[in-house]
Amino acid sequence: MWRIYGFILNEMYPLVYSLHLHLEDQYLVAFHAHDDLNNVLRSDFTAKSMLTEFFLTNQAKENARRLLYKEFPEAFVWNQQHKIWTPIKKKTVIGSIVTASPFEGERYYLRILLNHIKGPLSFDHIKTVGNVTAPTFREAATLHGLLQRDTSLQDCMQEASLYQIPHSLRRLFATILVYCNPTNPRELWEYFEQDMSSDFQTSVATSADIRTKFLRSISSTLESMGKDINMFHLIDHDVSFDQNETESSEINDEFAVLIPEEDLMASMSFNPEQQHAYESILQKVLLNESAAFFIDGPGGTGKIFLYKALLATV
Ligand SMILES: Nc1ncnc2c1ncn2[C@@H]1O[C@H](COP(=O)(O)OP(=O)(O)OP(=O)(O)O)[C@@H](O)[C@H]1O
Repeated sequence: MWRIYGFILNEMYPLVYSLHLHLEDQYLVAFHAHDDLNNVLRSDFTAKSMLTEFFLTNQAKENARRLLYKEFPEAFVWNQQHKIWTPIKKKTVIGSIVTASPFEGERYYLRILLNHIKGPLSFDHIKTVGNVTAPTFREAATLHGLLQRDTSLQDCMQEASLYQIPHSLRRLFATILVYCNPTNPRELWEYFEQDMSSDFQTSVATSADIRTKFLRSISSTLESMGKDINMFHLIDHDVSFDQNETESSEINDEFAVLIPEEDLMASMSFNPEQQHAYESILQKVLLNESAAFFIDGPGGTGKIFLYKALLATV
């Protein structure tokens, strides 16, 4: 009906602009299979991105320099065909620089600078504070005083908490602890404890249980990064987790999952395609060999039915 009457099927307001973020000469390149790669790489057009052209527009237009990169789409529109920013009347749009994790190093610090410095003219210019051009974006961010407190790290966690699941948030938090030297890890943890441990919250879990599970999870992530949780003084006393205890709690959690009878019986009513996929996947599992499978098919043809049966069997 909506199509017949030509109604708008989807609409997003205000428009959200996703802004390119890359280090110098590390832009994404799209090309056709038949293109000559030497020509692609030599082309000046290929080297243009929203970010390089943001710098260029700032060099050319003084009035552009009063804007942050994320504010740019309010006054300029990106022309993808010609790869230029064209001035427009003030528009209600939201500019958002694509995310970068602290784990990525320089790209993450470039993003912090772009979020705070108006009108940069080039990659080098954004690294320049007074007369000093810092060798790295991280040092430039430090010279600008953007890393003195944990505000940028809080912003990073805050933004991630809007869309990341608790498990990913905990990984991000561990990454921040290891790579970003927060001045006050405990404060950062306390601020985001709720978001980071919401998957441990059940009607029967006490706050002590939740905290223990959280600490155990962070501890094992930190361990995989070669660090000990006690280095960061998240709580008043040192914590230690027995490896066997950690493993057995994961196994217990798995055993606690209730498998519906219908999932156990599902494999009895498979169609030939489901049967084929089921046997191929199970064969790898039973031989303990690694493999990757891709299951595709139109909606309603039984993909989830197959997954449930596999999970029940495994
Ligand atoms: N072999 C089967 N025997 C009996 N019922 C089945 C079988 N395969 C699928 N079904 C049923 O068909 C319906 C659709 O299946 P399912 O939800 O698994 O499809 P899907 O491919 O995952 O769909 P979508 O892509 O829309 O998520 C479900 O009710 C499921 O129980």
